[in-house]
Amino acid sequence: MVLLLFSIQQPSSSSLITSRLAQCSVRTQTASPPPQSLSLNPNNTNNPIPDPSLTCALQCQHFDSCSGCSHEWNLHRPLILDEATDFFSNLGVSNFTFDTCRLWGWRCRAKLAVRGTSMNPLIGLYQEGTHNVVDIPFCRAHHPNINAAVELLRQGIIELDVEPYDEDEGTGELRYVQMAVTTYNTSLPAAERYRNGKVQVALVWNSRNENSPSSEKLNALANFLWRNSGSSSKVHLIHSVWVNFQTSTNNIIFGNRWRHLLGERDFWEHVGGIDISLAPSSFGQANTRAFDSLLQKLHKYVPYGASVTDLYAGAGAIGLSVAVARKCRSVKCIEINKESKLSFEKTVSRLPKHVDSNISWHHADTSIEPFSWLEGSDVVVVDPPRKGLDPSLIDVLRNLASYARKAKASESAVLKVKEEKRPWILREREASIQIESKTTWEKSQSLPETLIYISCGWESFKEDCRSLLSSKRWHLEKAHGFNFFPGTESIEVLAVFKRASGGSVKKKKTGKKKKKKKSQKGDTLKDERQKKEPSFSL
Ligand SMILES: C[S@@+](CC[C@H](N)C(=O)[O-])C[C@H]1O[C@@H](n2cnc3c(N)ncnc32)[C@H](O)[C@@H]1O
Repeated sequence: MVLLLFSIQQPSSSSLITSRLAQCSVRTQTASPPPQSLSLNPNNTNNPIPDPSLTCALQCQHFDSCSGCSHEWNLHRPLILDEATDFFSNLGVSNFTFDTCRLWGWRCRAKLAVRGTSMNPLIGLYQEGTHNVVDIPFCRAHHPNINAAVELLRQGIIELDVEPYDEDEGTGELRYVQMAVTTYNTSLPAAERYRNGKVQVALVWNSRNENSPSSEKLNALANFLWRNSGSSSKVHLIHSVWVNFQTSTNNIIFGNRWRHLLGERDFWEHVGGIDISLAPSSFGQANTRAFDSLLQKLHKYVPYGASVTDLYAGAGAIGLSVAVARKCRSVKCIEINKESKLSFEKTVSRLPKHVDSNISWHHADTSIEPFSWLEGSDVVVVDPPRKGLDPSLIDVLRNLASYARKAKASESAVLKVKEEKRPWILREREASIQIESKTTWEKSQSLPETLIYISCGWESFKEDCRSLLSSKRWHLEKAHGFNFFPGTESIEVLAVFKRASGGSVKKKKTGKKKKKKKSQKGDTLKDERQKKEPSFSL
């Protein structure tokens, strides 16, 4: 049985197809020993322990031509791991852990270009440095059912004479396809769910809307997929079929117009202890299992009853799972992509009834007035795109106390919702979702004591981390790596920073004493809350 787990992060929509770097994160106890799963029976002398570089090899026939993976060997130990271990060790975190996660078949979400001809369609990624699409029918990173759905799509294109997109001419019908797998089917035993995942297919169609002359072919293709692998076919592979209409000549994959065509509209996955809904238009982590591991780890760093701000929140998977796991007093999610709002609302509708948090989702740009989102929070979680944190947010995090003083002194209009006049802020607030707690809370003026940074961009993370530490307002307490993107040079990092309450950060203590202090600190928040707010049931 393979015990390794990996996880990947999704590149931005415009760079995903050309990038050789997929985001990756791995988890192990320490960053060095080979995975347990590689050890064969030690009592059997005819069965030597294999070399992990071979047993953890990619063994993918597309490796030389495809840009998706950048290294073939030692998938359980991305090249960057040694550097990451040293980096954290130099900052006083000697127990950096790395979760190797699942090494093959981990990618549950893939965006693929469709090129070539209707007789010979190519469905895959660009060759490094070009816009030549490489067919990758046997991709080892894809969940096997993504490969199966791609083959079905290929048959449909050929049979129905669907014209793949021609970038030079701007002609053709099918530009891209996004395949997302849900592995959450409770009618199956848990052990069988992953391999029986169902695929949500989103076809990116080169027309403005469903009234274009090529719509007949689009419907025929959707029906072909559904007839052959929909819920009433012999092999049920397809969860649903969607279309995204896109005619722009730039590299952006999706346009703004989405339509659900066939199958179940709602797509559910189960991560971090909650059901999450993911529309094809909203951000979703590509490595579902690894993301789940990361969330389980992250929960432990959030004190019970905390107020949490989740910046770069997508559809709120992190914030909402924390709300449930840590019985949060409030969770505020901030996300720039308005398409994630519906998924957030659906996820909220399935939260356990006993959840008693103030929960909100705001369609807003984190880089604009970031302090306004942080005030009143005990914990801030940031999960930015690969480029890292917005400079304005870094600045606020480095100077939280002085921002708080300024806000108080001027009774900043930003903090007074009723008096807010700026149209862009008002628009953001209109778009927000607010679920009130049954308990009435006093407005908190607290500032975050804990910063949890989830990163898929190692280089930007290092820069942001140094910048935060050089302010002397934060110290790095823990760091974990996750193999989100095996076969690439990326890892996903979960780093926990603590804020100095007064002036600069005290020198970090080590050993047993520190441990005791930490757990006391974790309890302190809860205990203080209980004293101040006896009506809040933890
Ligand atoms: C790496 S994803 C993380 C999403 C989410 N935390 C999750 O795990 O599903 C980064 C998210 O940040 C959003 N984003 C990018 N720039 C932003 C900004 N300036 N303000 C708010 N959100 C932003 C993206 O739309 C994307 O959903």
